[in-house]
Amino acid sequence: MSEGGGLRDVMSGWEPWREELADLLKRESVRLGSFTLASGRMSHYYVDGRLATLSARGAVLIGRGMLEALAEFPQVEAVGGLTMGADPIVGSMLALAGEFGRPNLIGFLVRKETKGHGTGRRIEGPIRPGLTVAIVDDVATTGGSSLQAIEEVERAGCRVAVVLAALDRLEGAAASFAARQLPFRPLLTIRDLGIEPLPSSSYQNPLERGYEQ
Ligand SMILES: O=P(O)(O)OC[C@H]1O[C@H](OP(=O)(O)OP(=O)(O)O)[C@H](O)[C@@H]1O
Ligand SMILES: O=C(O)c1cc(=O)[nH]c(=O)[nH]1
Repeated sequence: MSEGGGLRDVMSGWEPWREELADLLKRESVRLGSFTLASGRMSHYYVDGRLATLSARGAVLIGRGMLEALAEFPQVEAVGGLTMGADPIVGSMLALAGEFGRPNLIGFLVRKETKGHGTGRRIEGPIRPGLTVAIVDDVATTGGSSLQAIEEVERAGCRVAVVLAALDRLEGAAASFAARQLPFRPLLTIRDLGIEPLPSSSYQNPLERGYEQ
């Protein structure tokens, strides 16, 4: 199933920072080859988001883009996500938050497993029950990583208002979040990098497609 066009088609304004971020990801992060993804799928390309989120310019572009996207969600009090895609993004958002009228924004990071010593926590940071939060990630493919973070913060008594990603590969994440009535705001889609998304037939198994065995 196709998930629509590039953001250029659907967003009213194509700001210069968006162009710069697309260029940065194309230049620094895109790798061609054969890759196994977090979901177990295979892909002929990979976008190494860390090469952007861990550069000074990329941190500013993504932090700023995500804070701009958050303007639609003034109720959000905290930003966080699953380590480690979320880690540098949360840091850059917090560093820039004051410039976006959110001086009290807090961050959190969800571990893949509960820490086995010390505080024994799965979620790190000054998060508390009752907060409204945004979930962030560098790349969204199936959305499974953000869903793990969502489940943990909901278990901790928080409410998720929106999911943000620097890049949507257009392979199902939007549908996963929509199924939970969660708004999803990617800064860019894979089409904005000049790459066509993988056809769903290349990654769905026969049972998922509803075929008889
Ligand atoms: O939408 P999904 O199907 O979940 O795929 C996207 C996830 O994959 C990458 O993380 P990865 O699992 O490689 O782990 P890491 O952050 O620990 O490197 C990326 O940072 C996203 O979190
Ligand atoms: O699906 C993934 O695991 C994935 C894809 C991709 O392009 N980049 C990434 O960091 N993770």
